[in-house]
Order: sequence, then structure tokens, then C-alpha cells
Amino acid sequence: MHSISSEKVVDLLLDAICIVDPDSRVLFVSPAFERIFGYRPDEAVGLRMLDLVHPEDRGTTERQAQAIMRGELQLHFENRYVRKDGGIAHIRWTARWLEERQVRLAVAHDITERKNTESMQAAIYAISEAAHTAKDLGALFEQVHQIIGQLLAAANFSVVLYDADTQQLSYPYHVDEHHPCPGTRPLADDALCAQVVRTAQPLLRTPSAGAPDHVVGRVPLYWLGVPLLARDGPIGALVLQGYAAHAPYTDRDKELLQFVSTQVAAAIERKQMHQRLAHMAQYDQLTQLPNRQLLRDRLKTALARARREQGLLALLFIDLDRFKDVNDTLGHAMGDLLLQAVAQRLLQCVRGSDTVARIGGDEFVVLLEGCQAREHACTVATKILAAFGPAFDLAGLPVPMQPSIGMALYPEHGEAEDVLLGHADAAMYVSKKNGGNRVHTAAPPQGPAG
Ligand SMILES: Nc1nc2c(ncn2[C@@H]2O[C@H](COP(=O)(O)OP(=O)(O)OP(=O)(O)O)[C@@H](O)[C@H]2O)c(=O)[nH]1
Repeated sequence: MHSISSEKVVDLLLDAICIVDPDSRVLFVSPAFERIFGYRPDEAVGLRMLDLVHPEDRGTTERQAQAIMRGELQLHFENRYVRKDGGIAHIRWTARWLEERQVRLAVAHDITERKNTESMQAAIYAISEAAHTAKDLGALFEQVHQIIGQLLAAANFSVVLYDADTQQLSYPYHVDEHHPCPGTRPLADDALCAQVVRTAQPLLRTPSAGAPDHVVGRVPLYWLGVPLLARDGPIGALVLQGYAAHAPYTDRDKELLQFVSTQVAAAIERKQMHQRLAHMAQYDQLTQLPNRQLLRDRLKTALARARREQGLLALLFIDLDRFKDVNDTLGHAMGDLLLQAVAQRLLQCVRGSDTVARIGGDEFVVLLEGCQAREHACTVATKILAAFGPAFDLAGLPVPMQPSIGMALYPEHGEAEDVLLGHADAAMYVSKKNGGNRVHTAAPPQGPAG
């Protein structure tokens, strides 16, 4: 037993023993150094350990080295090194100064695995946090980019979404040093993303494997894409691109990104569902026009602005004449088509800043904002009436339809939402009573009797 040399024991240690001079130059390292730092012991001798330290950790490492040389025993100092292959090694050091030899004796314990697991967990937690707190998908993608940037080099990062119905790819988030954001395009036009989406497998292209051939201009050396997998299949991909040879992506990065992508896919699905629900709560599903609730919100805001700016606004209440006959004679489905066609015609009569809402079966309300004068509102009402002139083409069948329109104005007919809506409704009713296919403006409110 006595004959087992300490050298043989050192060879077996998983931790690396390092002896460096006061300038941090390596005098001796044990075999485990190669596993941790990537340099063979004979390569390591003569290197300055400080030069291998991650640039962000150099200052603290230098201060620690000084403290050790003052005689302080260091039991658990942590820092990062850039390995020979470019990867990052996290080390916990136990070190002391040997005065008689004028060297630092240190033991490097590799904690990279643990640190990576910790940062991965932190990333996953941060992404699920972001899924709750981000105000919309754009904000979520920005936060995901930041979080992934803490795990990997992510100067060029895109979130690509895949629409299985249309077979199109869209790029809702795209940060790239050399290329602008691509517009929505067919899946086949982005060969690498298409491969990721179709196979639902990650893909890493490195220069040796052949550079991507679909990018015009500056071609990235590294292309790493992982699928975003939802319950029903791929909903897109996360893509990282590297233009510099010194910042390669490795299989480990591929695994890391894929791991994180599960959480990102869940966050996207969650946000998309919220957006769909929010949309359903505010928009009519048949015509995609704002519903009664959203109209009220917009009316409230518009009234507040009109009050502040002493402006005018107009409400047109539109009810179709004998719409029920279409349902009864042609069927409910044709009635639906007609309502959709009416919505389109109404939209063509107003500006983008105005609101066309469907507030009930065959009832629509147009909110005209910032209209300079009463005449302008009348012009729009007349334009709408004229727009109903030609019959509607419903799946090849011409169907005539006319509206009854009632108009109320702020401030002429009232100041409150309900009052104005009530006046417009009552005016529409007068139009209808007089035979329909006409506009009637609400009567001026009666002043106090006497
Ligand atoms: N196709 C279809 N019909 C609907 C929808 N919502 C409501 N309706 C029908 O729309 C009709 C509206 O009724 P009314 O406004 O009283 O009927 P009208 O024939 O227009 O009569 P007037 O307004 O007096 O001219 C009813 O028959 C409803 O069943 C819908 O989403 N699709």
C-alpha cells in the first residue's frame, strides 16, 4: 500500500490540480485539466491562467489571486473559463499560496453541469413568467430573446410561426445583423425552416456540413433551428444564426435551445389563446366587425376626445329592411353571407379611423369621429345608402337589400353614450316607419317646457 505514489492518485482525480506562478503562468496541471479546460497538460504549461478566464470574470479573479498570495486560504471561489473549444467552463476553486515555493496551488472543481442546469431552470422559469406578464406576443418574443441570450450567443434570432392551414411562414420577431425581416411566405421558400417544421426535429448547419443556401448576400456560417412543438404539431421554429467563425453553435446548444423551445411553444400557445379570447370578446365572429361592447368602449373614448377638443361626432344606426325574408326564402347560410357582404360595403364607405360595428342580428352602428361638420356625417349616410344600391352577389345570386339609417350627433343630440345611441336608434325607427331605404336625423331634443 505504501508504494502507491501520489502521482497515480492525482491521475485519477476528477478535479484538476494546478500550480501557477505569481503571474498566473501554469507550471503544472494534472490530467483532469484536459477534460475541464480542453488543453493537454503539456499544452497548458506556460499558458497564463488569467488569459483563459472569461473576460467578464478577469477583474474578480485577479483580486482573488492577490488575496491568496497575501496568505488567505480560498475555499470556494467561482469563475468562468473559455475552454480550448470555445465552450464555457464554470469552476469552483480551492486555492492556497505556498510561500516557500512562491506558487499558488489550486484545485479546480468543474461545476459547469450544475451551472448550466441552474441557468436552464432560470430560463424556463423566466419564460413562463414572461408568458404571464408580457402584454402581447411581440413583448413576449422580445423577452424570450433576452432570456435565450443569457444561455447562448443570440445576436441573430428569429421566431418563425407556421400556419398549417395556409402552409405559410411568418416572422413576427426577427433580429439580424445583415438581413431585414422576411415577409410572410410559403413554407417551401424557406428551405431550412421548412425542414425543421416538416420533420419536427432540430437542425444545426455548420460550415463543414455546408452553409445554408437560401440566404442571399451575407450567408451565416452557423444556422440552428429548433421546432416549436404544440400539442397538435409544429407551430413554428426558433432560429439562431451565426456569421462569425469564432462563435460556433454546437450540438449542446442545439439541445439547450430545443429544451427551452418547449416552454416557448407553450408560452406562445397560451398568449395566442388569450389573444383569441380577447378578440372573441370584442369582435363579432361572423363579420369580424367590433361588437356592441367594443363599440361602447370606442364611443366612450371618442366622446371624451370630442369633449376635450370641442369636436363633433356622429352615430349612424343601420338596420336592414326585411332581412328576415332572406333567411326565410334563401336560408340562414345565405343570410350570413349577406351580413358579411353588408359589413364589407359599410367598411368601404368610411375612413380607417371610423368604427363599423355589428351590435345585433341585422343591426350595425357606424361611429364617425372627428367629423368637422354635420354635413360630413350626412354625406357619409347618403354614401352608405347609395352603396346599398346594387344588389349583393351571394354565391352568384343577386340579392337586393336596403337599410334604414338613423343619425344622431354629438353634442347636438346628447352628451352621453346611451342617450346618443338611443337617439340614433329612434331615428332609424322613423326611417323604417317611413318605408325604409332612407336616412333620418334625430330630432333636436325638446328644451324644458314653458
Ligand atoms: N342569417 C342570420 N340571421 C340572423 C343572425 N342574427 C339574427 N338573424 C335574424 O335576423 C332577423 C332580424 O330580425 P328583424 O330585424 O326583426 O327582421 P327584419 O326582417 O329585418 O325586419 P325589419 O327590421 O322590420 O325590416 C331575424 O330573423 C333573426 O333570426 C345571423 O347571425 N345570421
